[in-house]
Amino acid sequence: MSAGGPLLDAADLQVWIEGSHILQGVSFSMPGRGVTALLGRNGVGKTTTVKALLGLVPRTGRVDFDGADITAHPTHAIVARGIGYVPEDRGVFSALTVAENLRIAERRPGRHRYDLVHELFPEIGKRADQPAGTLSGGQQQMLAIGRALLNDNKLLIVDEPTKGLAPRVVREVADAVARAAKQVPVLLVEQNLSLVRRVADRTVVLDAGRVVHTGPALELLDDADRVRELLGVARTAAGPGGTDSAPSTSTAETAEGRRPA
Ligand SMILES: Nc1ncnc2c1ncn2[C@@H]1O[C@H](COP(=O)(O)OP(=O)(O)OP(=O)(O)O)[C@@H](O)[C@H]1O
Repeated sequence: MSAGGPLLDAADLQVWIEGSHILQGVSFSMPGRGVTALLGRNGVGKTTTVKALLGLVPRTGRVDFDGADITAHPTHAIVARGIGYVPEDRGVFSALTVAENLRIAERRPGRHRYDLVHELFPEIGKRADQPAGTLSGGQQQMLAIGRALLNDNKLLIVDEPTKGLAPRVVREVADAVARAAKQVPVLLVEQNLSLVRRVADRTVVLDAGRVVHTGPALELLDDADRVRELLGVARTAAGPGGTDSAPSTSTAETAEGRRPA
């Protein structure tokens, strides 16, 4: 990273898909520590932003990572600079064992941090010989995050890790993200505001393919009116044991508030 500069800087990212202008000039930066949460209602362009950063979709604009302009680099060269990506569907190979899923992710040359993965996620070590398809959703998510930590990455990008998971499992995944974030900065796409509240330091909010808000996570989450305006959620801090139901097109906050430090 350039001294004092951001780890990641996206400037004026524009993406067209099938004639639709999906990203309309997304600009934001994130520092080289902590969790930056990329938020927004369904369909506003969060996953497309991640894909644009990684060069997975054609885009215009500019992406700088770790002090270098990576805009023109192919995806394999971008991730080789030190980005671990956990896609929305986790990308776990069901028919392979846990150990094989890790082995296949080894990027060479480089250190492979099995010690770290097993320390953070002991369950993954215990289940090394189990087919990944037989893991629970939460365990698969840990495997996916562990796999991204295996290589000596400078940034993890984790796309909606709690999608489709039960509330109890969401807590496990929140723990996993928090553990990972102690090792490496995380760009987290997430709809579950309880998880965001618990792990995120900063937020970047998208709406209709543009960044409409950036700032400290709690500053946004504690402002119910702003949350409603930007994310379409009625409540921002549910009581213990409760669940907020939000419209399917909005960002939902579930029962858990930020844990005491
Ligand atoms: N391959 C594609 N073909 C057509 N439209 C697409 C494609 N990928 C994305 N889109 C459209 O682009 C818009 C943004 O999608 P994107 O997945 O980036 O949103 P998102 O904010 O991540 O949504 P979600 O929270 O539902 O995952 C949506 O309207 C989506 O339908």
